[in-house]
Amino acid sequence: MVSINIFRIIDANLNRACEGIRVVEDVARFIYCNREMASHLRGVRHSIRKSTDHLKGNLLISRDSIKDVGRVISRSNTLDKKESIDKIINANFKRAQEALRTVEEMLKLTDYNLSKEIEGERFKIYTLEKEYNRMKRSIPRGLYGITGEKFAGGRNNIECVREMIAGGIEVIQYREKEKPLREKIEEIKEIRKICRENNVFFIVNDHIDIALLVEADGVHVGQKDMHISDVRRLVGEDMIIGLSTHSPEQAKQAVLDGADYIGVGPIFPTTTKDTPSVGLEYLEFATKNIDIPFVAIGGIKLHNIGEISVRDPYSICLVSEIVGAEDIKATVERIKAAI
Ligand SMILES: Cc1ncc(COP(=O)(O)OP(=O)(O)O)c(N)n1
Ligand SMILES: Cc1nc(C(=O)O)sc1CCOP(=O)(O)O
Ligand SMILES: [Mg+2]
Repeated sequence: MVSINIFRIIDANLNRACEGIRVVEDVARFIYCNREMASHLRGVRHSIRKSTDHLKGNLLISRDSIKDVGRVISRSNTLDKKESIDKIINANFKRAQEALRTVEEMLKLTDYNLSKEIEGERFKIYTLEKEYNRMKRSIPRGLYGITGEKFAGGRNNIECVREMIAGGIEVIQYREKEKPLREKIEEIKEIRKICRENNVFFIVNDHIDIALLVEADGVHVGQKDMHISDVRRLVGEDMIIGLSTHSPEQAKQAVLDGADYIGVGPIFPTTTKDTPSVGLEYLEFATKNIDIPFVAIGGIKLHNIGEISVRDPYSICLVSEIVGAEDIKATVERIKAAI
């Protein structure tokens, strides 16, 4: 009787684990179009089924879902209502992990080696959950604009942002070195609202605390700022973290450290920032070797943007060429047409 009930628990939890994995696998495949992630998940699901295949007979004999007292509970339960795909993913990763843990514990009574195998599969699911979160955290491709009143010919950052959005920009970063903090916070709150209303991705430069305060989509830090691993601890798993890099070594390290995207530059000489230009070779290195999103930046203008776009960066970022333009909206439109 006891052993039949153990197999019943194992049976129910193997099904639960595989169903949970199947849900995230299908989202990876059909929503995120990430074949690699879907295939890793499928691999774990198949290997769980394969390593427990010899238990099939016992599992079927023990199956008795009509008498399962949990069925009534789960039918009348509204706790599993979900309001976003992310919540569904998180819940199904947890479901798979918890179910595998139960299988593992029960197998300790009958097959210790198999219990260890299942433990291994559970750890794979933890790793895949981390990678999944990383996969979700990706900036939109396209044109990336940065604010800066100093270059804006008398217009304020909010006016510039409205114009950039009217021109169809995909990403906006708030970067403002000149203002008192309180003023910046008010401006950031307003720009955050405008970006949200217009479905434009919003990133805050330097200020991790303000990025958290306004629930920005991302935060951007430099080589001398807080380390990526510490930023991640502060901002949690959902916020994008961008890191400036100026050499292949810094780019490779940024990937290892868990940056979600990197700035690659300054490609051409610029007066917007006091960093020597690194040239197109570094952009070429990134195109060939860096498999996270990267943004080409630094000295990029309408007249040289062709040299950037032929090297196929994930995104292109211009500051003074956009906010310094007489007609920001028209300039954004021209740049977009050029890339
Ligand atoms: C997209 C992007 N790339 C690089 C930078 C520069 O960041 P950082 O090195 O921290 O310098 P400041 O911008 O803070 O002066 C960036 N902001 N955005
Ligand atoms: C803010 C910034 N960061 C850079 C980097 O390479 O890290 S270059 C840069 C300034 C880019 O401005 P513009 O488009 O006016 O040259
Ligand atoms: Mg910075």
